[in-house]
Amino acid sequence: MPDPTGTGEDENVQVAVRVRPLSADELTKGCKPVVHKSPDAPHISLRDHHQFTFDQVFPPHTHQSDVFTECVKPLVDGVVNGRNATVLAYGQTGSGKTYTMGTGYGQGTLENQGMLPRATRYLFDYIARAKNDALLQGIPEPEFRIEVSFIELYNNSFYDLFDASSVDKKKSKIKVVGDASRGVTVQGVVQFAVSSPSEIMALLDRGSLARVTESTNMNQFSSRSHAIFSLEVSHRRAVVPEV
Ligand SMILES: Nc1ncnc2c1ncn2[C@@H]1O[C@H](COP(=O)(O)OP(=O)(O)OP(=O)(O)O)[C@@H](O)[C@H]1O
Repeated sequence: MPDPTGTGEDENVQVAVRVRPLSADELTKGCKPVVHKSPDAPHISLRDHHQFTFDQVFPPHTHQSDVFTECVKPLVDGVVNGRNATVLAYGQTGSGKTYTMGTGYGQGTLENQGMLPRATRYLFDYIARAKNDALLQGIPEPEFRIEVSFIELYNNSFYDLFDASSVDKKKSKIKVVGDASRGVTVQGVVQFAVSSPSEIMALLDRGSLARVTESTNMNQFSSRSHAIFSLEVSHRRAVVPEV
């Protein structure tokens, strides 16, 4: 994410707060908002007593497109240039994680689409532009390979949401390996190569459905369950022959 404070510090970890609007049910019950954004600073105040500062604050009724442009688009720009990025949604149940991330089953309207569908569209538009630019310049097309995996962290173990037997029987085939050069990596995860945003969304639905089915068996989503959807982008730039 770019440096929003203008201090010149480009921090690796940035925290944005998004305040969701009160639901129709909450309004009917007479609930009142207790979280307010300061007009000219990334602060929120809680019941007008406590003030907290974040890198970004998005008040209720912020459009999904604005959250994407400010928080996620710069990360995708980094990914296509070889950097790693993670977008993590954290909050109590019903606070809007699924809505913001766009990781629920079924995607809703284009305007309401969350971060993941937007990131995949942006990624494939970038690839199409890069290939078109190469064509116009008469140079070989760059190659991109995108692989998708979807795992669940539950009770300190990882389960593969693309592997039904792992999810059903809660048997993990995934190993977490620490390596001095690559850091911590997970091994034994099913990965699918994809070539369009719709394939990615179909895989998201497939894994989300496995998770929903499993949570129905457990009667509810557990707060100990965290879903991690990953896109691995490998990029080989075209070798331009010397003239
Ligand atoms: N910014 C928003 N604008 C409009 N509606 C929202 C917004 N954020 C959340 N909602 C609505 O609030 C409800 C709860 O949101 P959501 O399901 O995303 O919460 P959650 O944090 O994922 O909950 P859980 O942890 O229980 O899965 C949903 O009906 C969702 O559509």
